[in-house]
Order: sequence, then C-alpha cells, then structure tokens
Amino acid sequence: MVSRLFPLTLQDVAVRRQGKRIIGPIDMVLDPSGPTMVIGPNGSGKTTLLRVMHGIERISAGSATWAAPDSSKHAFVFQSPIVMRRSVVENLAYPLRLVKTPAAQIKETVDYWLDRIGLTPVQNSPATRLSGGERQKLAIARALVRKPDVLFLDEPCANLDGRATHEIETLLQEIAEAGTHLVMATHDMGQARRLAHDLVFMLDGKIHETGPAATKFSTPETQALAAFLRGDIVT
Ligand SMILES: Nc1ncnc2c1ncn2[C@@H]1O[C@H](COP(=O)(O)OP(=O)(O)OP(=O)(O)O)[C@@H](O)[C@H]1O
Repeated sequence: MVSRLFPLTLQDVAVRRQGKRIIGPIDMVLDPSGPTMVIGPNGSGKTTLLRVMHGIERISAGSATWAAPDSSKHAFVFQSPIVMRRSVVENLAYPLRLVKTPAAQIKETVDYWLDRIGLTPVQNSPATRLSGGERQKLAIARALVRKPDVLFLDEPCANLDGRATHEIETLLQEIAEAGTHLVMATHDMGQARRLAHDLVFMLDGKIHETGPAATKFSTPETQALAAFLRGDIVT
C-alpha cells in the first residue's frame, strides 16, 4: 500500500550554510514501494537529505513537494534518541495528548506499543534509565503512535549492540510490511542489504546513484558505489 502522500518531488534542491554547500543540487522523485535506505560516506549529506524530505531543514534553493502534503503523516527518529525525562508510559502518551486523543484510546494505543517493544514491565520507570536499545525502541514507538505513513530514521542503530539492532530491524520490517514507508540513513551495509527495497547512494552532497536495491547491490552502475560497497574509502 503506497501512501497518498507520495510521490515526493525534490527539484533542484540545495542547502547552503555559511557559504558552504551542504547538499545539492538534488533532483529526485521518491515514489517507493518498500523501504528506502540512504547510504554514503560520513558527511555526504544523508541526514540533511532526510531533514529536507521531512520538512525540518531550511532549503536555500529549489523545492521539496509532496503530492498530498500532510506533515502529521510523517515522523522522524533522530540518531540519538530523544526521550523525555518522564516515565516510559508518558513518553508514549505525550504525542497523543498533544492532539487531544481520548484517554481510553491513549491507554489502548500505549499498552499495545509497550507490549510490542517489550517495555511493559518498566512502563513507570523514568525513560532516562533505559538502555540505548530500549530508548531507541521507545523513540520509534513514540514516532509511530500517531500512525504516520512515512517514518524517517537517521542511523537508528548507531552505537547499539547486535541484539538491540536485531530487535529494531525486526520491528522496522514488521511496520514496513504493515504499510509504513521507511526512509532510513544507515552506515551499516549489512543492514541496508537486509532492509532496503530501494537504495539512494549519496556522495559529496549529491545523489550519486539510486534504484532498486536488488540490482544496485549486485550490479552498481558507478565505480564509486561499487567501491563503497566493497568497503573502500570513497570521497
Ligand atoms: N548547519 C550546518 N552548518 C555547517 N555545516 C553543516 C551543517 N549541517 C551539516 N553540515 C555539514 O554538512 C555535511 C553533511 O552533513 P550530514 O550530517 O547531512 O551528512 P551525513 O552523511 O548524514 O553524515 P554522517 O554520516 O557523518 O552523519 C557535513 O560535513 C556536516 O558537517
């Protein structure tokens, strides 16, 4: 099921800060049928691209246009999970309270997600006491309680151990299968292979190569993507 929000069209997008080009020019049409993984070397502009798509980065030139704009239908999970200094349960309830969801529905939704991410036993503990993996799962669940069509994730498994990474990948696969579209930046090529339907390879602030993951991993068109996938340093 593809959201009515798509396609997202980026036309001649550039982001400049202090006279420096961070990304651009970028032209792309995102009209996905499965998870989109954004890969590329450090500093190639992955985070900035995601922020542009989500609408939280000031664009210096060009435009980013959704077919049916509705910012309440996309959510963003940052690299370092931001949890509020409140209980786990409050972290999940908060986005629903903001939109004046009835109490009974908040409880039902929050209980569902607590169970789904395995945090029911610690629901009343301060979220700041959770482990890194638990915090990230909480951040993902909190982004999902309002049922977004699109979820942007910036390196959600950076600094997590194998077990936490596996749990988060399983959760992401499940929500993708249930119809939420994922657009995710990752450093981890194994993870990109496991999750990607489409691949976006960024280099030096531009989209260097893009297409279906199944063909891009096996037969990259450009030398730079081939080298990056081999693990070479690409600049
Ligand atoms: N507001 C800003 N002002 C100046 N430079 C910036 C700003 N935001 C990002 N940059 C620089 O622009 C480049 C691209 O940053 P970005 O975070 O988008 O890349 P990235 O591919 O996500 O990097 P990483 O993999 O290290 O997270 C980096 O060199 C970064 O230092």
